[in-house]
Parts: sequence; C-alpha cells; structure tokens
Amino acid sequence: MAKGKPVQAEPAACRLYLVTPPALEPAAFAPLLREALDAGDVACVQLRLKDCSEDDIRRACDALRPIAQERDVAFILNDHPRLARETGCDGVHVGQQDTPFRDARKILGNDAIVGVTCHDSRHLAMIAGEEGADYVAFGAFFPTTTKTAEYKAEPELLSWWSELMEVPCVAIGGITADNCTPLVTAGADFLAVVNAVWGHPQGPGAGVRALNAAIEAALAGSAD
Ligand SMILES: Cc1ncc(COP(=O)(O)OP(=O)(O)O)c(N)n1
Ligand SMILES: Cc1ncsc1CCOP(=O)(O)O
Ligand SMILES: [Mg+2]
Repeated sequence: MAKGKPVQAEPAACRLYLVTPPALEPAAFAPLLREALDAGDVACVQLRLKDCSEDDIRRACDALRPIAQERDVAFILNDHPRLARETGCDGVHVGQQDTPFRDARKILGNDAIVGVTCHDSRHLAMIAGEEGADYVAFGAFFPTTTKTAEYKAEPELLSWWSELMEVPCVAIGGITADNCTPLVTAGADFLAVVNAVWGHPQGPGAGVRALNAAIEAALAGSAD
C-alpha cells in the first residue's frame, strides 16, 4: 500500500499487510520491523497494541512509524483515530465495536486511510463501502491464536466482493504461506498477517519472503 490514497492494489494483484504482535517493546521490535520491510514488498503496517496505555501507543508510533514511512509503506494504527491523527499515522483500522467509521473519517479527514472490519458479512461490507471505507477486512479465514475470532469467513466472500466492488478487500486470520492460495485466487487485494511473519522460525524477513513467493505463485497459477 503506497502512502496516501487510495489503498489500492493493482488489478489482480495481492499484497502483504503486516499487523504487529499485540504486545511489543518498541526498541526491541524496531529491528524486526526493518528486517520484515527490507525483505520484500509490503503495502502496509498496522500497529495493533492491545491492553496498553495511550502513552505506550504514542511511544510505539513514534518509534515504528518512521521505519515504515521512510520505506513508503503506509503506517496504520488500530482502534484509535485520534491517536492516529496526533501521531502522524497514515490512517486507522476500526472494528464494529470501535469508533464508528463516520467519526473516524471526520477525525482523520479524507486523505487518510480508514479500513473497517466486516467479519464474514456482505451487509457490513456494503455499508462500509458506501460510507467511504478505503478497504473492508474479512476474516477469520483460518484458525488463529492471535485473537479470539468469533467469525469464520470463506474465500467465496472475497470472490463475490472483488467481482462486484471497487473497494479493496483485506483477508485476515490464520493466513500462512501454505494456506493463502485460495484467498489470492479468490481476489483478496491484501493478506493481513501476524504470526506468519513475526512468528516465522527463520525470522520476519523469511516470513515476508515466503508469503510473497506464495502470492506470486498463486497469481501465476491463476493466470494459466
Ligand atoms: C486488517 C484488519 N482486519 C481486522 C482487524 C480486527 O479488528 P477488530 O475487529 O476491531 O479487532 P481488534 O483487532 O481491534 O482486536 C484488524 N485489526 N485489522
Ligand atoms: C486481528 C485479527 N482479526 C481477525 S483474526 C486476527 C488475527 C490475525 O493474526 P494471525 O495472522 O496471527 O492469525
Ligand atoms: Mg478494533
């Protein structure tokens, strides 16, 4: 995802959307983020910190945002539109229990990226798209240990959405290099991952390389 608007993948492309682990120490995480971003194409990084103070989030933004933005990778904050604006993030991701999309858009303005969780719901996605979301996120596609996922999405949702709508769609939940092919061929514009990169046994750079190789192979296979 290039900085700025829109959050648009090239047609028939699919790009990586990295979501951070839910707890991190910014100074220790910074080299891991550099390693991931220097290993291959990444559209976007979402800072997703749970159970920590606003000051902790500010400190993490200040440490990590420049690493992404210097590389022309969009830096998006989860859950906190006001903090996203205050700290110079490129946008915010909001869920159905978070600040409503319209309020997030008002806080951040039209130039910012605002993405919305839509679980497995066509209805929620159509509302988000009509309201002006820059992307809609569907999931969880596979079992995940990163978050208690109450919804299960199927690849068919991605093909339905991408055939009908212009707004890009993000797939999330348990995605790995080994299972991502059906999501790519179904038309996901972005694959959002946590554990497949930060938990990769050979490190985050290897995680990014494996996912990008799998995306490339899936796109090549679907072009046959
Ligand atoms: C890209 C992306 N998709 C979905 C989510 C989940 O958002 P939400 O439902 O608000 O849950 P939390 O992440 O806030 O626990 C996401 N963060 N990013
Ligand atoms: C934030 C979020 N929303 C739905 S699943 C999920 C976690 C995805 O993490 P992982 O890629 O490790 O399954
Ligand atoms: Mg949320």
